[in-house]
Amino acid sequence: MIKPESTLAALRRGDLAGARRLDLRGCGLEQLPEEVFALADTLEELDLGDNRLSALPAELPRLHRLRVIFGSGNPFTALPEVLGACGQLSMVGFRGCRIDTVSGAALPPALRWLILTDNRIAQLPDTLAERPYLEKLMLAGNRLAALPDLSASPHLALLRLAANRFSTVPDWLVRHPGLAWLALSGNPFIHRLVHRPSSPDIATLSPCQIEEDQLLGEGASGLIHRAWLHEHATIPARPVALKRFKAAMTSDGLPDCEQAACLAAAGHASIVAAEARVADAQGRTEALVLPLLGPEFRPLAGPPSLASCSRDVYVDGLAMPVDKLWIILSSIASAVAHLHRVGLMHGDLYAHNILWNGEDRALLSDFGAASFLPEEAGLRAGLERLEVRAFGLLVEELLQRADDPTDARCTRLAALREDCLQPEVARRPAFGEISARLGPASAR
Ligand SMILES: Nc1ncnc2c1ncn2[C@@H]1O[C@H](COP(=O)(O)OP(=O)(O)OP(=O)(O)O)[C@@H](O)[C@H]1O
Repeated sequence: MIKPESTLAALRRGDLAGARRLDLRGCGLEQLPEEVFALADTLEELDLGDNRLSALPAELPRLHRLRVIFGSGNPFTALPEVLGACGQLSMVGFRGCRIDTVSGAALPPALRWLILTDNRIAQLPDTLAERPYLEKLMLAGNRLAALPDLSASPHLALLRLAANRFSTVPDWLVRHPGLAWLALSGNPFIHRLVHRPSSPDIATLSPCQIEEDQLLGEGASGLIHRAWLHEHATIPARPVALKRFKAAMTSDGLPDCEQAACLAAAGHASIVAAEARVADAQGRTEALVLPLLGPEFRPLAGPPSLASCSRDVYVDGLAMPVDKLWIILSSIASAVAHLHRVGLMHGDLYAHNILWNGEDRALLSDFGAASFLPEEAGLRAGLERLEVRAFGLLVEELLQRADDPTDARCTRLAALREDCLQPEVARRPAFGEISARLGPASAR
């Protein structure tokens, strides 16, 4: 996309004829500029984020090629109904507005990806179930206590319900054959569990034991610094990573829920979780100490694109030796089995959250979408088996990239993939069984 500040002037001069994408973020707009309609025969992606819009014009469907629209950070109080009249529109992102009203008329027929994170929505229309392409539904940070029954939405794969008002899990969820990525933290039924004490093995440090060094990176949920940890006066300080969580809502949920999950997940060699917590004088967690990872650890894939929607994007032409992909899958299966044992689901089990050193270690990271599992055994087993589908898709993706598909181990992995992707959720194997079938990471 061309940068917004100059884009608006160029649009007004008529210089953007033929544009397929238009980025008008942060231009102070109170209404859609009329000149946008001059691009009607080409425009496919329109970003109107961070303006002062509270409505969209009735002529919007004149943009007959429009596939993607972002209206995030504008003072809309209703999802504009005119969106529903845009025949090609498949991706709608209105995050952080003040939306409390979503009518059935506002949902375009080709809707595939709907982002309504961080609004004030208490109810969604039942017609959401009549959007057959719906694949990704991001609703964290709203006021929802119920959802329309989406059990017959055949493509629904990713659902974010964190930080809402659910007092129970919608019962169709654990029967949905295609759902693989689910975030539930920060809801009343799960809230009490979020505050369960962290693993007793987690040390609590005082701020004076940590010496913060350079910034390593920033994610949606926090800032990561390199730091020196002074454990004992007699032992030299050692380098670690220090994560300070932000307060703001992410698309997956609340950072303090991520922090709680990061503490509870500790204790497995293939998981990037807290080694210790840094607490203030009142005992409140200020930051988490994580293992410091070297630059050799790279994500196994890139996150989904606008086109791939719920599926990761791999480097073109990637071909992996079967013994290496076996190491990755056995490490990750063992890591998720550990999470489920301690009462957590990851919720975002994707190749882009697996850090791989290219040799012998694969690490599961990012607890932003993690949820504590409810105690009720049937529900818990159902939720665990939704995550099994995510693993089945990972097996499928890696099998497609095996450098020798005739290797006998690929046949075993294909059988595992089929078991994990069974449409009947209850018949899928649990992660304990999957991990046993793959064996320890070192066994090839
Ligand atoms: N344990 C670590 N050791 C070394 N560097 C790290 C570590 N954790 C994170 N980083 C660096 O900080 C960056 C941000 O990490 P973080 O896990 O917060 O976010 P992310 O996964 O990149 O994005 P998001 O949370 O938005 O999905 C990473 O891209 C990486 O460069």
